[in-house]
Amino acid sequence: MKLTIRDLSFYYGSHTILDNVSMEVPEGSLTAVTGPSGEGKSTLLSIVNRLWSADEGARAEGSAKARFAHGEVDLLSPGLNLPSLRRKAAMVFQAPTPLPFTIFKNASLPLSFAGIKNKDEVRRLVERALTRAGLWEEVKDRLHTPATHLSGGQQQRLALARALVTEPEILLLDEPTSALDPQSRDHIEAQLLALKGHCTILLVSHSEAQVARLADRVYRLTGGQLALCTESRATP
Ligand SMILES: Nc1ncnc2c1ncn2[C@@H]1O[C@H](COP(=O)(O)OP(=O)(O)OP(=O)(O)O)[C@@H](O)[C@H]1O
Repeated sequence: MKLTIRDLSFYYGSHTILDNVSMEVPEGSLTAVTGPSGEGKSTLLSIVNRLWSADEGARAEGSAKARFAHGEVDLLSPGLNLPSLRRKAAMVFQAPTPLPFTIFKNASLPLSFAGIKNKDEVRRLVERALTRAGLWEEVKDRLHTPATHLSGGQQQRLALARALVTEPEILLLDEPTSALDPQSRDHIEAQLLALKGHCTILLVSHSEAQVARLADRVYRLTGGQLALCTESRATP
């Protein structure tokens, strides 16, 4: 398993968000978490890249482990190297958020944070990420124009490229198509299906139809409880 969560409880102050939940995410799968609004789906994603650590009053108990290429990581360990974790478990949020820079700089920023400065290497990794996000052909001749000039669907694929540029082992997707028109959504979904196997994908989605189209394994989160609903296809 790429991710193994066991008997995990999560609290914001005295408010219990996750109540003793367990989950297994197979390597190379696309595993979806669905359920009503406000039940803790984003919180569950934040366990994996430790985004919750920044929130005052947030507390986790139990066990959450990821098996990366270099070995197993305890995702709740206080001493975890967060920049390193976030390169291996990268996140795409609901609304595309290009920074006020060029397309190239938006896609390459995580590389400069990771200390990768060799120009040829940066260019190669950016091209690969934009290709995997299904955006390369549309932007290759205007890489040095502002990212804010891209359409919403292109901006979301750029956000996907930015997450992919450090070649993460786990991709965390929080409602990545909910702000998009059907055509842009279809475009992203096609890229996600192509990405399976290259990395393990954990997708939060409200859309039962989307989950049915994409997921190998589906969990439903409600009332703080997480239930395995389906393993719709042969899990890799
Ligand atoms: N930083 C925080 N401090 C306190 N409470 C929070 C914080 N972040 C989220 N919550 C609360 O935790 C609960 C779960 O939120 P979360 O965003 O994980 O739900 P969700 O299922 O992803 O919702 P949605 O589908 O609407 O995005 C909500 O009641 C929310 O108000």
